[in-house]
Amino acid sequence: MSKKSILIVEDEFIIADVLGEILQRGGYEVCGIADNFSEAIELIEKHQPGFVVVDIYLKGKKTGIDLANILSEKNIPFIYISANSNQRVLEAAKKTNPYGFVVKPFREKDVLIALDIALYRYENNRENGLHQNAILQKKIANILEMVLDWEHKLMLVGQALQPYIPFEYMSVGLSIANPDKFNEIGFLRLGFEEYQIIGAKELTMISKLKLAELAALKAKQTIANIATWYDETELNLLFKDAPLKALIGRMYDLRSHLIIPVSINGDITFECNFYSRRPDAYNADHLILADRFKPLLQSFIKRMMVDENNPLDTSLIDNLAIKQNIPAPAPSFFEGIIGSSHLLLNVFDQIIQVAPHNSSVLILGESGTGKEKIADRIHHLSPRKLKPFIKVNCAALPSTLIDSELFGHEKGSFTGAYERKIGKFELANTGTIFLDEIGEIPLELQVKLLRVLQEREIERIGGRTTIKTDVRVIAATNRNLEKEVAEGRFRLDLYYRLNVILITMPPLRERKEDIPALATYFLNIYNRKVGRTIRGISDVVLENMKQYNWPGNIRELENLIERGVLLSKEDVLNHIDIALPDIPVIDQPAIIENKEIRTMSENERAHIIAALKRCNGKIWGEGGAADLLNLPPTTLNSKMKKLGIKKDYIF
Ligand SMILES: Nc1ncnc2c1ncn2[C@@H]1O[C@H](COP(=O)(O)OP(=O)(O)OP(=O)(O)O)[C@@H](O)[C@H]1O
Repeated sequence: MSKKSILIVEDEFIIADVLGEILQRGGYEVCGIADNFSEAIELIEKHQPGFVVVDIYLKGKKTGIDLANILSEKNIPFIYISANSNQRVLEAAKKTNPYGFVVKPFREKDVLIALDIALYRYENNRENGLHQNAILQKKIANILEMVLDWEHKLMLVGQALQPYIPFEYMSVGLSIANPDKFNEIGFLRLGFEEYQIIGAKELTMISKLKLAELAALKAKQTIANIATWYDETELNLLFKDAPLKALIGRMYDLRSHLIIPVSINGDITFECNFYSRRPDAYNADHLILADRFKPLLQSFIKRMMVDENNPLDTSLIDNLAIKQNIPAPAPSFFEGIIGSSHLLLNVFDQIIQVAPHNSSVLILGESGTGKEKIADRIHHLSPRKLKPFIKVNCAALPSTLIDSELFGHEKGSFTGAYERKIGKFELANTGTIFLDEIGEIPLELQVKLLRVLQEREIERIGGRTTIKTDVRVIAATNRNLEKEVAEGRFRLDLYYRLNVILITMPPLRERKEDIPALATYFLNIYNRKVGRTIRGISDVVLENMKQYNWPGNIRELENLIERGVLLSKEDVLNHIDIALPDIPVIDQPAIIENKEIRTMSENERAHIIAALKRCNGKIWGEGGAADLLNLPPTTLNSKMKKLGIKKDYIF
């Protein structure tokens, strides 16, 4: 990409002119100025700019956000320059993944720094992309060589794609409608590397429809010719024209979708479908990935189709044994990080994706959500794993000492500097430095840190030479850094430098399904530590924990279990010290045994049955189970159906 060629898309003539001058002074070449969407498209076709600077509001109906979507498809990097601070518009702009944002009125310096950072991030992403392709290509070649049936090979391909294209359900099938054949196979994610194969047979069992009925549903579906993504609202609309997708989507609570059509020899088209439980898991970046990965998928499917045992041939489906999931491998990658909620699995996927690279990582998340644990995993899964991993808690250092802690000092460089001190950056050389609570670093030091990141060299206090360093930086904070930037406490340029890869840790209240496993994990730890043999945690306690808001997240949960273990007089944890909102509690004598943790749906099932029993089977109205569980009766009914709870079970 030519750094020199930039297109300006700005409807205010004077601003466009000033911008043009600034860019030229900064060494860029302005290849054109457009004041509306269609002119911008024309100039893009004509000049193929290396970069676009775009305003949000343009002349005409279409906005800079519409243009950004086209730019993403064409893989042309862009930044926004806008005066608009309306939250809704900003949110929409953010979704297009710009490489930067400059707010009007701007200073020359702001624009040039933003561009510099944007170009750095773009190059970084591009390099990572090339690297990703090479890794994936190798993985797929290995899978093709494995002695495994095609369903499992396809499942492994899905698993290899997971870090780049997250999904809770993936399916591959012929997109050509054929009412007599059901040519589709799906994979439901159950754990980090654990999937269940949902072939035709399983789907008939789960949906209670016959093969022909499933095939007929599929035949009604429209065929996608190009890769497309759908957020929750769009997916609900798509479901109207895609009854098979709707059936699967509703069965597994899938809320966003990405289709990658792959054509073989120009005539047969396959659809690779990815679904997520997040309402907006996919964006324009996934279309770029789709483009990049298509040749790999193509060669895989080609190889599969020439084998007469491929799973998409219906004549074979009835002979297939019902295949359950491949046993999950030992969780060595994420040992000690407990949980299998889709939010945590998404974080694992990101870690696998980013660990091999040198890019800086910024981890955001509330206190106690496991940011340090994640930083540790990134280091230990990276090629630097045998090199130092140096942790610095920026909040714990007095501001007068941070400088010397990070960069070191020479003997006699200030009063009290009796010895030379090697700073953390130097100690971390060839390894990783983890800057925890980065939001607490004073402004003056932020400049120095920026320089280290940019120039990869440090200077000890009082030193006369610069020292080259090769350190990967992982930073974390529980502060809202965007707000810190907006309020002038954190440098925008440093924020963008750190934020090459962003990982957001979900708070515990958003992944309550992980609570039983976490609680049992800590119970075992503290049993061992204090020599107790508490067998398990009562359902009441678990239920209370799910109702609780967890401001201190996992650290708070750990502390509570520790205290519970110390104070409990019985062999089951029947009480922990949390202040609950005023909600009804279902008392149940059953306990969760240490070794056999019930699945989420088993828990949910037991909980609903207990509520129904308490209400003598009444669902609707006052005193009914729906009321007690604080659920709409229709939701309770459908949950009962899904979990196979019949009223006759209750009495
Ligand atoms: N998924 C998990 N499984 C098991 N233990 C966890 C998990 N996540 C966090 N922990 C534990 O919870 C505690 C808090 O985690 P950690 O220090 O990584 O959080 P943090 O987000 O860095 O917190 P802070 O912002 O306060 O520094 C630690 O004892 C850690 O081992």
